[in-house]
Amino acid sequence: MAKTSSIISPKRLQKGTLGKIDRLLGRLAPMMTIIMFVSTMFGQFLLPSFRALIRQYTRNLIRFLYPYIEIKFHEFIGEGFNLKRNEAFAAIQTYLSVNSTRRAKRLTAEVVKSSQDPLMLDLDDSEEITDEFKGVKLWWAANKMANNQKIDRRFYTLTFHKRYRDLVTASYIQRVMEEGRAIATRNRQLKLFTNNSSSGWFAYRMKGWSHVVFEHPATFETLAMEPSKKEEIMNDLVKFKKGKEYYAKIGKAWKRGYLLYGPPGTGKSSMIAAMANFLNYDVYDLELTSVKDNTELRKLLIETTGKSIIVIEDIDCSLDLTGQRTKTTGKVGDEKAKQDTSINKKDKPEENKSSHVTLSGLLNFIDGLWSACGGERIIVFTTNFVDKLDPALIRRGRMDKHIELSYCCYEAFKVLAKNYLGVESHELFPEIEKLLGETNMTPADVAENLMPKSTDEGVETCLNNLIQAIKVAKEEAKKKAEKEAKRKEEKEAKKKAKEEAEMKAEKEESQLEAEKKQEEVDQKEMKSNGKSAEDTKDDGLIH
Ligand SMILES: Nc1ncnc2c1ncn2[C@@H]1O[C@H](COP(=O)(O)OP(=O)(O)OP(=O)(O)O)[C@@H](O)[C@H]1O
Ligand SMILES: [Mg+2]
Repeated sequence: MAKTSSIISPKRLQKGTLGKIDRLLGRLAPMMTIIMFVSTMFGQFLLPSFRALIRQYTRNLIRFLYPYIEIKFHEFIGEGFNLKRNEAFAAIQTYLSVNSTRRAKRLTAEVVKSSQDPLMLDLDDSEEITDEFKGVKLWWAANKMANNQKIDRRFYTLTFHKRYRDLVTASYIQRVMEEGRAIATRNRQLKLFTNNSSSGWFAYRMKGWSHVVFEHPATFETLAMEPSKKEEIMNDLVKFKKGKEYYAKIGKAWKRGYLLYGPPGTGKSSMIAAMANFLNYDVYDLELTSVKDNTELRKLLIETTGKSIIVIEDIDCSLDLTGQRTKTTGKVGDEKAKQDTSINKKDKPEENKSSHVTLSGLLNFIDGLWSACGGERIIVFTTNFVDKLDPALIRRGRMDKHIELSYCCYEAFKVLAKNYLGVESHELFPEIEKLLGETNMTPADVAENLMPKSTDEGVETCLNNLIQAIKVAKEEAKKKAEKEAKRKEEKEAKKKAKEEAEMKAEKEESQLEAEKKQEEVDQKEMKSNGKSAEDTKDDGLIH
């Protein structure tokens, strides 16, 4: 880190004095301008060769007396519609706000809602501070100039001795940029983007993403799950975040897909929030039912930025995925079949009419374009019914890591007890451990029961509340299982009775058939017997 010269050692004091002399010389700059002006004015009365000589000497004198280089960093670059904020200016501003403002006397302050540095200090106009890098002194000054449109444009001026040109341009500026960006990343406010801001006319006008500040308090520390599983996920995320070079080396887009599945209330959404806070990434909550078609989906994707998590919650409800891919044979015509399958969110029937996002569109979203538009993105799907999803959608490479969030185990309960009640052990814990081993209860339900409902409720009351709730849940589960078993039994019995009745009917029918056949045979026989008797009679008559 480049240090500011806040502690002045004797050696540095000497350097400081030199700096003052340097700066004094800096003040001579306007005088140099006057010398230049005078020499130009009177030069015209001199011989041309003499005039050139004087000019040369003047320049050398100026260079000798003012051996400094100045670099300006403007806040905005470009003009008109192409006007944009200079990234370098922003990085310098952040760097100076943290590293050098301790020495400045005139500052401006801005409140930034962030966990690390809520107050952002900046140099006031015309204020100067010194910085030091590898023993070299540099000066930063904040200035502003009014342009034609009467808009103040700010800029920073970096001044240093020409002797250090290479050091400053090759190392110092790069250092300032990197440090400024790193501080900005650490301090930045996370944003939650959504493509479903509102409905009606406003929504029509507001196509694309809109955002609010993301302030979800969930962290991996507060997330209730097995510690080993939690650690595995955190390690995976860290590896991804630091994997820029690795992904480049293996020729893979810098992205990773996570599938979170499990019953409602087991912490899927909480885990996404914890991931965002852990990685310091923005969240893009993609509501597929609000996306008109694949083209709009692609557009939304291109608008996402790096260092972000793109989330599609309840993917099984967002897209009708049941069996469409498995029906296809890979022929060209099948593509049309895929295209025809439009989204089908159960609870938003009116939106389905205008939404034509298809599975193939979604797959392209994950593989194709997605890979080509910058890195450091995580995509997360959540579902309550993993079996409903098309295998193509969740195969490795698309959804690299499948994470099951399940019912509350004892380890998860301990995290919740610590979060909600501040206790790490209690005499009631063994009973809770036993009960949780026998019953399925979601972390959401456990959390709800652990939460004190009034100021009078202490740890023991809350734990007893939970014990009661688990017992009730256990009883209900038992009743439900019995009911289910009875229903199954009845169904089996009905099925058996039906089968027996069918068999009986079949038997009766075949018996009837046989009897009928026998009757026919008998009748035929009788007929033939009757006919032969008559023939005999006739024969007798003839004779
Ligand atoms: N594993 C968990 N750790 C900590 N808190 C949890 C956990 N699971 C659930 N909770 C609590 O329950 C609430 C609901 O959890 P969450 O919204 O994360 O569940 P979900 O799995 O996303 O449910 P759904 O499938 O209905 O979307 C959270 O606000 C949180 O307080
Ligand atoms: Mg959820």
